Amino acid sequence: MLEIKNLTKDFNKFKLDNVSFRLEPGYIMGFIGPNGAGKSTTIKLIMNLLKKDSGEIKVFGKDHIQFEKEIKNRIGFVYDESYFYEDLTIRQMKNIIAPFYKKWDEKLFNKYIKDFDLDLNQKIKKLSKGMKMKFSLAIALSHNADLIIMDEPTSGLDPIFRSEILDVLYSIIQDEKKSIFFSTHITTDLEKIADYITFINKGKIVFSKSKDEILESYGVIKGGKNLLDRDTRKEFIGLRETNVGFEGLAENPQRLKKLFGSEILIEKPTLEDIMVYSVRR
Ligand SMILES: Nc1ncnc2c1ncn2[C@@H]1O[C@H](COP(=O)(O)OP(=O)(O)OP(=O)(O)O)[C@@H](O)[C@H]1O
Repeated sequence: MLEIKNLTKDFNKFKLDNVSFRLEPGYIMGFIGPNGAGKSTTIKLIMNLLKKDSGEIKVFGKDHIQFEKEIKNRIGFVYDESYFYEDLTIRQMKNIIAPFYKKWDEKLFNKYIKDFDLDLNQKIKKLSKGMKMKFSLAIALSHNADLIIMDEPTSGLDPIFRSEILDVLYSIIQDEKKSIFFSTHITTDLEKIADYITFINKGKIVFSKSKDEILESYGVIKGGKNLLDRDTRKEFIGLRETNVGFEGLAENPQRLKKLFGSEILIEKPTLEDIMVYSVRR
């Protein structure tokens, strides 16, 4: 569905550096990383809203620029900033966008508008941030897209609606030919629905793996401070120390179990643990 190879974009102060990953049909991939890591830049490059310096981007196996029109007809896109005309109503804006899509489904759009509690006659400028996001989602989901690409689609949404959206996304990939790629800071959403996680930091991919593999290969280790010395510290990706003990993230926790025995406690990490410890070191 999506294949990115050695993608590079240099902004002088920031460089998206040799980014590579791929997404197969039927899966949801979450794209995580701290502020300014390069998530939006990557998404804009995929959508050809920015010009890449080098590398390859293929969507549905085809070059994303050469086959741009055909590809975009099959992509549902949600952007983190509103790109609608503020003075139009939801209906008027939809009337402009819909004809661009060969497979526009008016019935489905109206269903989403109803489910999302939106009013077709309301002006875009009168919508709250969350309502604008709901409108973006309704547009993105109403033309039978094969690939849905979203930049922070759940930001600004309350937990109840977020949970509804996750259900909608989950039902979309039940069709095993469709995939979803989205960036988010809400890692608990990904714990619920993502199959794959791509983690970017300072413009470089840290990993792009299945969620289960990631959660199994790391452990949060807790123990007394007496266990830490110059050598044992090197076993940890990141450490947090208090007066009495420490908590740290390590890859291959079984190795540490052998090293420290029953003196440590090993817990399963959350995606947030992995992100925070990896970034702060
Ligand atoms: N058009 C541009 N010109 C110059 N620098 C840019 C441009 N767009 C983005 N950047 C820089 O690229 C870096 C990555 O930005 P990007 O928006 O991709 O991060 P992000 O991971 O999406 O962050 P956030 O989580 O805060 O949305 C930042 O340092 C930003 O200042």
